[in-house]
Parts: sequence; structure tokens; C-alpha cells
Amino acid sequence: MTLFEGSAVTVRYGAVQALENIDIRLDPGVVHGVIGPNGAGKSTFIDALSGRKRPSAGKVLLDGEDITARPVGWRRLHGVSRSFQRTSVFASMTVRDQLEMVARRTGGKDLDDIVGALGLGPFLDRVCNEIAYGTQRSVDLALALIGEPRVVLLDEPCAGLVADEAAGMLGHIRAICKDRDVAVLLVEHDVDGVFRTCDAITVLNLGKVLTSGAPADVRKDEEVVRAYLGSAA
Ligand SMILES: Nc1ncnc2c1ncn2[C@@H]1O[C@H](COP(=O)(O)OP(=O)(O)OP(=O)(O)O)[C@@H](O)[C@H]1O
Repeated sequence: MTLFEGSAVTVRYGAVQALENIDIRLDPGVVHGVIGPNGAGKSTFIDALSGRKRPSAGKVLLDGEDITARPVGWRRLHGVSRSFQRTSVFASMTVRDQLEMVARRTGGKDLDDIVGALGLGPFLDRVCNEIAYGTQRSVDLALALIGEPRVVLLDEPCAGLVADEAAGMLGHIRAICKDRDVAVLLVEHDVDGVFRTCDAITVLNLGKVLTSGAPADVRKDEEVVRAYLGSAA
């Protein structure tokens, strides 16, 4: 059985059809990238899968159970977490207080492991608005990982990072996916980074799937090259 599945997910904002019949399957230990031009529907897709936005049609399934009507908090406590495009850290709290707050809520006993894996130990007693932006993004990722989620939906975790930081972040994400057998959905604009990091890639364009499959096949897909990758492919 598929761990987590979006089936024919459709989202309309009034007259705007942001997503039309999108299918995705997320499996443990697999990083699944979602790429596409601005406005393709990537953030809307994460919102629909995470419970922030109720799909107009279609279903979201966890372990085969229909969780489409379950709210965000229920999903988080049942192993589905997400991060946001903009950093969601509380500026005036210390890194430790933030992480512990989420650990208490989710019952997470894995805080020390996550802090170690992301190299956050030296920053635990620093206030978030005093640490570098790249470290704040690592705190964001840590917040999504607390509580041993089985499914992690990441909305542009590399936004605003310089190339080296982005490469480090993507390396952490892949390692955590493999080490913890987590199903990861990665929305990211850094196309080369996505191709290096992901085991499978879905390309969205104007709310529809252009193609989905192994990175090498997606890179060769003529429609994707024409609509999105262009000469970068
Ligand atoms: N709250 C909203 N109300 C109306 N339309 C919206 C809303 N949010 C998104 N849209 C529209 O839905 C479509 C998909 O937007 P979405 O933000 O999901 O795309 P995206 O691929 O994440 O884009 P980006 O890469 O710029 O973040 C766009 O046409 C957008 O204008």
C-alpha cells in the first residue's frame, strides 16, 4: 500500500483552476521533487496535501485512509508535516525554545538527533532573529522533522540560500530521507539541485502534470524541455 497519496487533487480559487486532477504517490525513503514555473501550482499542491487548503475535488490518502477532511493539526500528529516557503521561525525565541515547543506538542523524542544531523547544536541558545538566514532555514527544517513524521512536505527549503548553503540543505534532506525512511516531497526552484537530490520528479505547469518519473527520463521529456527547462536541460 502507498504510504501517502494525492489522487486527482483539484483546487480552484474562484475562476482560477490552480490544480487539475493531480496524482502523486510518496513512498518511504524516496525524495519526490515537484518543479514547475511560477504559478504552476506547487505551493497550492503542498497546501492541499498538508490540509491547509481543502481540495475542490480529489482525495488525500495516508496508509490508504482518506484523510482529505482531516485538519492540519491532525495530520501533523499522525505523521504528515510540512515546511513553508518563507521561514516560519519565531524571531524572538531561542532555537532551543522553539524546537522544544514543537517537540512537546508532537511528543517527539528525537530532538537531539535532529539537532545533531542539522548541525544546530551551537545555535540552541541563540535568538532566531540573531542567527544567519541559512541557519534559520535549518531551524525550519528541524521544526518539520520533530516527532518522527513519516511524510515531510517541503516548500522551497532553499529559498534565499546561496549556492553552497542550498547544496548543504539538499544534502541534509536526502540523508534524512534515507536514514529515517521518510517520504519527502520537495518543491524547489533550484532545478539542478532537484535533479541531483530527487529519486522521482513531477513537473507541473499551469496546474497540470506535464510529466512524472525518474529524473533522467524527466530531463529528456520534450514537452518539459519546451515548456520549462529550455536550454538549461
Ligand atoms: N489565494 C489565492 N487566491 C487566488 N488565486 C490563487 C491563490 N493562491 C494561488 N493562486 C493562483 O493559483 C495558481 C497557482 O499558484 P501557486 O502559488 O500554487 O503556484 P507556485 O507554483 O507555487 O508558484 P511560485 O513558484 O511562484 O511559488 C496561480 O495562478 C496563482 O495565482
